[in-house]
Amino acid sequence: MTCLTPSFDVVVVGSCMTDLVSYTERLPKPGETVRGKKFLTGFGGKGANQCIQAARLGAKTAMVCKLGNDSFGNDYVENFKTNGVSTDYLSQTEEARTGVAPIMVNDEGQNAIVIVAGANLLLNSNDLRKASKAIIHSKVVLGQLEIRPDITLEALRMAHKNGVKTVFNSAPAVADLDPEFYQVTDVFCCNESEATILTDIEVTSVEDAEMANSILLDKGCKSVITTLGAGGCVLTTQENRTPIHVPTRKVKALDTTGAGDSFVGALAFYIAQYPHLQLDEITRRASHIASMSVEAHGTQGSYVSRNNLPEDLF
Ligand SMILES: Nc1ncnc2c1ncn2[C@@H]1O[C@H](COP(=O)(O)OP(=O)(O)OP(=O)(O)O)[C@@H](O)[C@H]1O
Ligand SMILES: [K+]
Repeated sequence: MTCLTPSFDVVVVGSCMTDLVSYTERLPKPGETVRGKKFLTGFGGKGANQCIQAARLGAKTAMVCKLGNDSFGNDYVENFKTNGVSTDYLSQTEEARTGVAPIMVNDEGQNAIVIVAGANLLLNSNDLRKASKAIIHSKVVLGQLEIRPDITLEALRMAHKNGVKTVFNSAPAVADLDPEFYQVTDVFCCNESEATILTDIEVTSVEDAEMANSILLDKGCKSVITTLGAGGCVLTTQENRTPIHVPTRKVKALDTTGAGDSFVGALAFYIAQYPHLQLDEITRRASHIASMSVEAHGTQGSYVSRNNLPEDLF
């Protein structure tokens, strides 16, 4: 039997969640039942979102994740296959249900969300060992914090030790991030609230982000990107400590859900497929891709594919 070494552009070690969205006139009070107007399900989870965006741009991707052995899990496997993401390093467990996010949205657009991470928290070192060949032979390994942080760290460490580029998205925000994350990360990516929690600088402007980036660089990562929504993002690298503000496109914002994940997924795609492109140009292109997700409703449903994009982005 021949044993081919897997070679992926981007391996994502991260989360999958099924969004369960109910639209109601108003949110129920404790103990109250209200009638909903509409219900829909969506594929979510930061890890999976980022992987799907990278795949839609043309990256050869694999997802290292844990789903429940239930209908949501089965549907998620199909979603990965439809998007051309390798499911060779994905497993389904009887020990917990697939991660879910029941979301209620009222007429004013306010929401109430419960996240039950479920099977995501059962992804373990043994799963990483089974995926180790894919991880160490890939171009980029991408992690976030919706699974056990020690597992994300172990995956990034494994990649870093083997010369694989690492991208870390420090979301959702945690105050007590293990300092080793900075040591094993090539591109550290956070949004305003994560930068605020990690640096104690209230980040709301380009200037704040410049200061926060400098603090994060001092912790040891090679480069830092702080995203600022419609304000674009700020990039700072060890090689060039002068911050670069990368503005984004002016768009008619329809739904900003998932923009951060679109940005990170696009970033990983460009780093993998265009290793010689300057990071500021990569950031500019990823920002362009993310801004397009804001022009459409939903999360993964709003992520553009390569064939719908101008050639000068490739
Ligand atoms: N209103 C907008 N107009 C244009 N581009 C946007 C807008 N919102 C977000 N973007 C693009 O998406 C990138 C990431 O957005 P943002 O900083 O809001 O991430 P986030 O807070 O992680 O998002 P979310 O949690 O909503 O997914 C921005 O750097 C920008 O390129
Ligand atoms: K969207």
